[in-house]
Amino acid sequence: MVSGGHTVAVIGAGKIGELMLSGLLRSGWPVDRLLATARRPARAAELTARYGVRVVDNLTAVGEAEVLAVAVKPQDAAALLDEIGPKVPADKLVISLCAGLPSNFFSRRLPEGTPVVRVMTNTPALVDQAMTAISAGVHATGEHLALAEELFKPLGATIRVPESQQDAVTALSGSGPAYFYLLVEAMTDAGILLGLPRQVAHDLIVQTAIGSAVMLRDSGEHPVKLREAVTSPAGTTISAIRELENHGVRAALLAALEAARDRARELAAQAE
Ligand SMILES: NC(=O)C1=CN([C@@H]2O[C@H](COP(=O)(O)OP(=O)(O)OC[C@H]3O[C@@H](n4cnc5c(N)ncnc54)[C@H](OP(=O)(O)O)[C@@H]3O)[C@@H](O)[C@H]2O)C=CC1
Ligand SMILES: O=C(O)[C@@H]1CCC=N1
Repeated sequence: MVSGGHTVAVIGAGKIGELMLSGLLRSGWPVDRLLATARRPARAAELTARYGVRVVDNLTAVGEAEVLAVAVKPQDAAALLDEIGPKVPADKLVISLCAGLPSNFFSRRLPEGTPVVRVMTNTPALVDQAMTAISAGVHATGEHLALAEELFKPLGATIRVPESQQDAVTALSGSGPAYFYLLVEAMTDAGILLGLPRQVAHDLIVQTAIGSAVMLRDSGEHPVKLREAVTSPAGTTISAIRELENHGVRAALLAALEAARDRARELAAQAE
């Protein structure tokens, strides 16, 4: 497969599919080498109006595109594959963005030999700051992985992981933005409890989150060391940390991520 010369179809362009379309367009991917599919005519019209992208039916996408990026909900994947599976020529690359579904869920419903790459990205793709984990699925070669990387690199960072780690990745970075947003929301409320105006509390915590994230990324320091530098003896921070530990924040995160991982497995079982 020659890099750069092919057409990518986003099958089921909802939230994540739209992030992929818009990210590729921002990176200079030609709009005439993108296709999208949608279930509702209103959604199709919206995508064309927003991006100038051609929205076609699923079988047209299968016929015209070399890369099929499947971005429907896991619950809709079996019905989609009932429709398109037998019609996908085996030289196409199928990229699944679906949480939980193993690559063999797809390969069992596609012609023998069709390469499948499993990807888990996240919503900061909207600002080119996604974390995308890419795994070789059934029949995928190094060339297919490189092509998937080329498609997701403009959206942020990419990493290759064994497919067996994808449910854990989903729990950590796929769902991860939601945990941070919840934390920001709760900390904003805490600021309000302490008497700050909502907007001031919001601005303080957003910039604190950005500063902390950039330090984590750029300082090369372990998070424990960064936290210790904030935590003065008999100071304010340790009083707060005692409360976080008393309320089991670490244990809550361990349990939360286990629950997300288990839900990914459940989605796969239910999708069958
Ligand atoms: N949201 C997130 O943060 C992340 C999501 N994912 C994964 O990405 C996938 C999509 O999630 P998300 O974008 O949030 O979901 P959405 O519901 O926003 O998008 C899915 C889209 O697929 C459309 N669709 C469903 N069936 C068909 C079909 N047969 N033909 C054409 N279009 C179809 C839906 O249409 P309709 O509008 O009619 O429902 C919808 O627009 C999921 O598998 C999810 O696990 C992965 C990482 C992060
Ligand atoms: O909540 C979900 O199922 C999807 C997958 C990862 C993020 N959102």
